[in-house]
Amino acid sequence: MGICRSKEKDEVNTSLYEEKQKEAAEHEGAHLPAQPTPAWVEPGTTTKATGDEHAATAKATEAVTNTTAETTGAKPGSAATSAETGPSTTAEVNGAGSLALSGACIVFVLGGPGSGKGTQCDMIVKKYGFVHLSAGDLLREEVKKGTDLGKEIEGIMKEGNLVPTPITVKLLREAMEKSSSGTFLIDGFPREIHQAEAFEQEVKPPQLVIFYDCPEDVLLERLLKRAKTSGRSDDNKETIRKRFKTFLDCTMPVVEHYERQGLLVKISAVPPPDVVFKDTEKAIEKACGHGVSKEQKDLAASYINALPDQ
Ligand SMILES: Nc1ncnc2c1ncn2[C@@H]1O[C@H](COP(=O)(O)OP(=O)(O)O)[C@@H](O)[C@H]1O
Ligand SMILES: O=c1ccn([C@@H]2O[C@H](COP(=O)(O)OP(=O)(O)O)[C@@H](O)[C@H]2O)c(=O)[nH]1
Repeated sequence: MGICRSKEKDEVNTSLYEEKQKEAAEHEGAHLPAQPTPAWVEPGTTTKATGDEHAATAKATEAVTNTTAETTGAKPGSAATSAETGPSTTAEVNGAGSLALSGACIVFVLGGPGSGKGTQCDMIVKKYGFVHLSAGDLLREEVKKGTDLGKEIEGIMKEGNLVPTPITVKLLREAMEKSSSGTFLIDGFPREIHQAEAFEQEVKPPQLVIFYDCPEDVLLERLLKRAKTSGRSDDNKETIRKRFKTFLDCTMPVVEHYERQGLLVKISAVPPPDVVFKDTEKAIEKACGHGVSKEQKDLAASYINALPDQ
């Protein structure tokens, strides 16, 4: 389990961040925006940080906090406003977002690297009009920005490790709150149990968890083929091996967790994409009641949008 990010490792971020905030206030009279306390952190909980990994984690989390505070215009009731006004309950952190997301249909899409999560999500979007949020894509967008945070994330991804939970959950929640849709495919997340807990507390539990099951030799072949065109720095043999290990050690427990809850649908990802999609369709329609076409949904949404504000 050494490579998984424990809840404690992510708590370290919070305590280090708080120390920095105090320091800045004392020495510069400056005020760093308060870090939104992850929902699982008990008030007063501190964990002593040791080692480079903790330091890197703290730096990465601090960077996302600062970046977000700089770039997010705080709207009344938004997560940013709540974060700035001090310790926040889950409801406060969610703000208007939680209300908007309370009726959302959320589907987690899990599977080993290269199992076809992105491919199936594209097909689901085409047929049903879900909003597709790939945690990996959101992280890669941060990397592209070339910020300090992006550089930290890049280093973690190149090693096939997991980015600290507060960063990923924040990116996902913000993307969801920006969207006017009520149906979301959360692709490649949660990658470990405490990410699932954090997301469920800060947003809401999923209606369905799809797991694309595929043996490693098939995954490796697909990823090496994808490497020729993907331009992804983690699509190389060495990192792929590490990603497989991270998947087995950290993500398989998530799959088992949702299986025990009766939310999991396991689909073989070995057949061609259109065959895999037949099983995907059944799972989606059963869990989210999406027997309607994208056109019908768009039409319904246009009626709702045309309603006058209350
Ligand atoms: N069912 C399938 N059979 C064969 N190749 C597939 C299948 N699904 C996806 N692929 C290919 O495998 C690679 C990985 O798929 P992708 O959707 O990117 O996986 P993931 O998002 O899980 O990493 C891509 O090159 C894709 O075209
Ligand atoms: O919730 C997430 C999702 C992705 N990643 C990182 O992003 C990489 C690529 O993930 P993605 O889902 O894009 O691709 P996959 O590995 O499934 O092909 C992973 O190896 C992790 O380093 C992460 O840290 N947390």
